[in-house]
Amino acid sequence: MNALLAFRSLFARQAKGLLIALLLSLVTLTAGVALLGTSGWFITATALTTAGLAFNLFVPSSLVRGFSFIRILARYGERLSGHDATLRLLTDIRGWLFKRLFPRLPLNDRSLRHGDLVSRLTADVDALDTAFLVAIGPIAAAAVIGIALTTILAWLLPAAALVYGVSFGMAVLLVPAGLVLASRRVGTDIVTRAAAARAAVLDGIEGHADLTLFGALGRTQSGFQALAERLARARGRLATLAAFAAFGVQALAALALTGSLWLGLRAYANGQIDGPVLVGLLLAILGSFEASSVIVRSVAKLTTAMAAAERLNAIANAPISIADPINPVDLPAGLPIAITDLSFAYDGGAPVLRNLTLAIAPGEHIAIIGESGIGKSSLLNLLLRLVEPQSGQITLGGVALSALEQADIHASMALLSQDSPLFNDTIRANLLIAQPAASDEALWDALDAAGIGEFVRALLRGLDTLVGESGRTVSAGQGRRLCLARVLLSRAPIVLLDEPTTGLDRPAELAFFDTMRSAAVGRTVILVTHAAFPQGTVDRVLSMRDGRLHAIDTPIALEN
Ligand SMILES: Nc1ncnc2c1ncn2[C@@H]1O[C@H](COP(=O)(O)OP(=O)(O)OP(=O)(O)O)[C@@H](O)[C@H]1O
Repeated sequence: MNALLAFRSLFARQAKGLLIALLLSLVTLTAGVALLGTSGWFITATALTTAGLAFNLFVPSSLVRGFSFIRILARYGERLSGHDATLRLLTDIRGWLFKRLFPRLPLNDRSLRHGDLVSRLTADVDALDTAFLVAIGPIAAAAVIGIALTTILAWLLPAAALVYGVSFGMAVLLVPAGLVLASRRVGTDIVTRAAAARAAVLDGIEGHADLTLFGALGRTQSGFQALAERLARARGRLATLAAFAAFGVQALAALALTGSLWLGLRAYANGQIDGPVLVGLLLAILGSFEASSVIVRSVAKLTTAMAAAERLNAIANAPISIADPINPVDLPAGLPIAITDLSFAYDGGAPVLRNLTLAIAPGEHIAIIGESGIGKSSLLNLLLRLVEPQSGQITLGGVALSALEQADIHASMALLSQDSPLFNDTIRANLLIAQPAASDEALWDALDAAGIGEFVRALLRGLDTLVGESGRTVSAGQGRRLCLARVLLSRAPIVLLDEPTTGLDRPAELAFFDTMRSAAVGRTVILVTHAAFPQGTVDRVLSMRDGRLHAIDTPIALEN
């Protein structure tokens, strides 16, 4: 429950809508109970009238119509305001979660899968709507109805007030509380198993081609089948617990009704209550239990909402990877990079960089080469302050990265990483990410510089061609060049290129090195590559070895 309480400020923002929904659900329930009560009273009184008693038919018949009309309108209003407030609440929760998630990426929890994260951001957030709509609201409304009817009984049929009050109280408070306690574990199981099943589907879709080729599709399918069965078993357990609780509520309703009937008949025999009033009260008692059976169905979902809330809190409260300084320094003009005595290792891993020192002048183009896994990409991550060094420092324009706002650091650098993504949108939209106000002319220049202009010109819809999810409709090399065009379009004074020519054939690779020099004139370029590049491509070549950078005087060995 504490996990749900963590969202109280977001619930409070929608307090007005949720309160209106609560009031209207109260009106609906009251009208329902009053409708049954009045009908019972009315029908009995009418029957007695035919036995010779005088009875005014007009008032009860108009009350019956009035209550049913109020019930319909109030139910409609309750659904409208309840759903409206809940949808707004979900929007707020998603916005809040995204805001908290980004500074925490990459999350330290390595066991967290992509599919699981997606599950948290979608299904787990959705599960929270049940917290109010189907659990808290109905319980509150039922509690008010129970208190009101107990008070009326205490006035008209005091003998039955206790048996009704206790039975109803147990039905709306004790049974749901017991159900929550009993289903706590199964609620968690449902949420985690559903997330595992979703993650398995995503993994299966992503790796479908490889799984088919390696003949592993059958094993994957049976793995998924096993996950689905475990999920179904957990859901079955919850349904069984909910059925027991529903049985408990029905038994309490029967107890309240028979007890009140027995005590009511004794009061009637003693002339302490009118027959029509007694029948009306008995039907009202029956009607009030309608509220409690809704609660059991809803509370069964509350445990999944609680488990979902815990999973959301786990990512929302994960430690921030790298925090901005409290009093950041403004980014100076002209951005020389100075790296001094930098040492770095990933959590508990072997040292990757050891006392690395490097100075890069503004506008200088350097290339860093070295064996796979030696630490080249890690150095770029340190420059972007995506990870922190254990010792030593990096300054940008003479200011330590830790004294700058991350947004400023990132605005001053454009990165083409090994896994730069293409988004499921048009080529234009993918490029405009780098410079939202760029003209078509600038887009074409960037595409030409990246050696992909001709290909895009030949497309039927040109810049408005959709590239599909992860650039599915273009080849790996074309996708890479589109990402490169995006980097070239950015106005960042420092350009970081991590294996920019992956996926390009040799002529395209050479053309790229040729255009890079002119396209990035005036900007600092740090090129990380395994590819052989012609002499004159960069001003300096450095080789990474033993965690340090070593100057290479003549990069002739690289020429093909
Ligand atoms: N997120 C990470 N967590 C732990 N270790 C990592 C992580 N990323 C990289 N490493 C390790 O750090 C070392 C340096 O990796 P890095 O990616 O910087 O090498 P690289 O020189 O860029 O390699 P390549 O040329 O293959 O891209 C490798 O041993 C790698 O296994």
